[in-house]
Amino acid sequence: MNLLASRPSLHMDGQDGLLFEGVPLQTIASAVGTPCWVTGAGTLRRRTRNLRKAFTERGIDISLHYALKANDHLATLTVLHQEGCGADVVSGGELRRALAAGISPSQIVFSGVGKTDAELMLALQEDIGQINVESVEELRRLSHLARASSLTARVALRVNPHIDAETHDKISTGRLGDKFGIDWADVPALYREASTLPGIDIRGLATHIGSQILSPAPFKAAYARIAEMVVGLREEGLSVSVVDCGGGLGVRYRDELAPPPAALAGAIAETLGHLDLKLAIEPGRWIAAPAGVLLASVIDLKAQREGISDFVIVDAAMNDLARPSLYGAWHGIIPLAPDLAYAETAPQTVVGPVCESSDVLAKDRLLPAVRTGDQIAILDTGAYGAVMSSTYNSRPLAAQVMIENGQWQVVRKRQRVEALWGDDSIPEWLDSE
Ligand SMILES: Cc1ncc(COP(=O)(O)O)c(C=O)c1O
Ligand SMILES: N[C@@H](CCCC[NH3+])C(=O)O
Repeated sequence: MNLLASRPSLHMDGQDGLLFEGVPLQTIASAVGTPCWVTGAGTLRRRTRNLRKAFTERGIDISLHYALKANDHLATLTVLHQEGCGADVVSGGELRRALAAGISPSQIVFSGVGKTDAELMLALQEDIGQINVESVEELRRLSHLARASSLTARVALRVNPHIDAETHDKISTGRLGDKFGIDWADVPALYREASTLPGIDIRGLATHIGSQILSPAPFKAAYARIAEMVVGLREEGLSVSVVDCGGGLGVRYRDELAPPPAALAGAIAETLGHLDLKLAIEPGRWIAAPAGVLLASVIDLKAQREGISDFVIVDAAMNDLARPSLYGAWHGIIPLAPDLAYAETAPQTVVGPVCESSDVLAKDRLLPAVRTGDQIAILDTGAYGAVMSSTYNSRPLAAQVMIENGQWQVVRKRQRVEALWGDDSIPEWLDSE
């Protein structure tokens, strides 16, 4: 499989090895050490522009609210803010981050199950663009908080349309039984209630049916349901001016036939395009995944009996990149040295040093015969990569680097190991001195 063919940001140079946006990754790995996340600002920009273009070409004016959860580094947010993106946030922390990156409150949408009173108050006080309410209780609580502080919340109701996004079970969000959104059958009654509640300025509807969606069909089905609801509510005389179509557009990690942004734009145009609405999407993965790689070094090799893949033990692990162990996700792996350095390939299993048998980054993968000390890139880790890291096994968070136009800079230092216990304290009664 030629991993480089469909990845315009990556090239193999006969001398410098693997290049990301023209920068030799060996240079970064050697200077910064591994594990190390690298984000390509050029890729973030190119993808954001391509996404927007797909909608403009369809004559649709779309607001892009980048889903911070995919990659919330301030440098990434700064690039996307420069590209005109607003933000979709799911916690008070993400809301503060978006503001810290200079994103205007009016361009921020707050989604998410289980917003606390403190988080709703923050959203009210910052006067953010929209709160996507996910339950009856949340709506009433928000009204109460808004009225008590003489503020008004611009609200959309997040609809659970009972549509199967046909993606991994753990990242589906729009089926009956998923915790997200309001059961679509209950939405009209709640919309009516919302239009009478003090402190609530009900604007419209939102939906998000899941992530890594690989077919336009579930998008179309969900948006058709929303469109029907918009028409029904308007027939009752209620005002519906906004539909937030959520995120979820999938990418090619291995050999998936991921739909192009034009397919998403088409699904939206067909179902909602004629309804005179302010339309928005909340893309995360599609923008960020191919804009990041995780660099790691081979610590050790462990040969296995005939018929079992040998182990390649690297210094990145499931605590850095959780996706393979959490979802069985597949990420491409390429050694950083020029191709010429390797004569053979063999099936190998790439694992990290964490004390869990699930700490497998790639199983039975046909890879060049790497040696101890060789460096590798784990591809398409720009979304749901660094953000999902933990410090399990007292492993400090990895360094992060951003590159653009041939320049590169460390944007987060490798965490100091002492910082891991820096906030611990020992109860007085144990402190014998
Ligand atoms: C409400 C909401 N919007 C947007 C996203 C971003 O999804 P994706 O990264 O698949 O585009 C998510 C995550 O699944 C989400 O929960
Ligand atoms: N963390 C998931 C995506 C979840 C999206 C949030 N609802 C992944 O890595 O694929």
